[in-house]
Amino acid sequence: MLIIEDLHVKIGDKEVLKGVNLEIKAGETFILFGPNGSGKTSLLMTLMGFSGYEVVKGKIVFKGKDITHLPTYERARLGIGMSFQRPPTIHGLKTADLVRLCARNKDLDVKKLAQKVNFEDFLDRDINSGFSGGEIKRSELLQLMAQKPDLLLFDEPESGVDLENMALIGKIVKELLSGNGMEPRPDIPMKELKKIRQVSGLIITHTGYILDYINADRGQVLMNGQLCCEGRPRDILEHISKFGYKECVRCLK
Ligand SMILES: Nc1ncnc2c1ncn2[C@@H]1O[C@H](COP(=O)(O)OP(=O)(O)OP(=O)(O)O)[C@@H](O)[C@H]1O
Repeated sequence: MLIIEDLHVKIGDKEVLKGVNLEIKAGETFILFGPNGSGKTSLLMTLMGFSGYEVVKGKIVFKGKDITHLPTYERARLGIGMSFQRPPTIHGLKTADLVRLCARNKDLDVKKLAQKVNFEDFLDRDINSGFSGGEIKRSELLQLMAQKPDLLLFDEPESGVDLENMALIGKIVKELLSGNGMEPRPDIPMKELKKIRQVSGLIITHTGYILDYINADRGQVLMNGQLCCEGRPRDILEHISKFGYKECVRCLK
């Protein structure tokens, strides 16, 4: 689904990614850990193709196509969607209109979709205008539910979310990763279900709360623009909780 090869990225004069190699297969969910400022958000922003993130070396291949220099809207059309840590406020653009734009479907029943994330009362408000931390996350999820991407990028889905809303957000993230609300299929064995699931995820987390709700396959730590310490996400989290990121620094040497 996604292949990143020797990716080097600069923001201005600063090299924030220094040779990232990563493959995420169809149906796989990958968890990205790392200390503040290590380049996690920059990686997601680069995958989405935002300006300011200059790829100076390496390439990004999505569904077999080299997307390294494609504009953001083309990446979104190909099936990449992102939930931002701090999305911008857009005055003059109603939430409902943005959700319709994400779906590329004027007839979408936005209200019905919004009910799934308790967001009906926000549809007439300008996007993110005065939204609380938890409301921003639910707005981001609503846009992704409309877009139905094949590769979901989540930048800290837990940040600013209370425990009750965390359960809702966890449930929706799980649904999106399982193929956007795919109906439960008790008739199909787990092993087979995994084979037909084609949605992939790349999730940044500091706290790991999201791991209580989803099936995460693999994880890695991003340290100073380089990936290291591959393992099971729970094991990585436990290790970081006990020892911090010291070991990862040694791992890179
Ligand atoms: N627009 C910018 N101009 C200059 N430096 C930037 C810019 N955006 C990011 N950086 C720098 O790039 C580095 C990586 O930032 P990034 O946001 O990717 O880190 P992160 O791992 O996501 O951190 P956090 O866990 O705190 O969210 C940081 O040192 C940051 O200050």
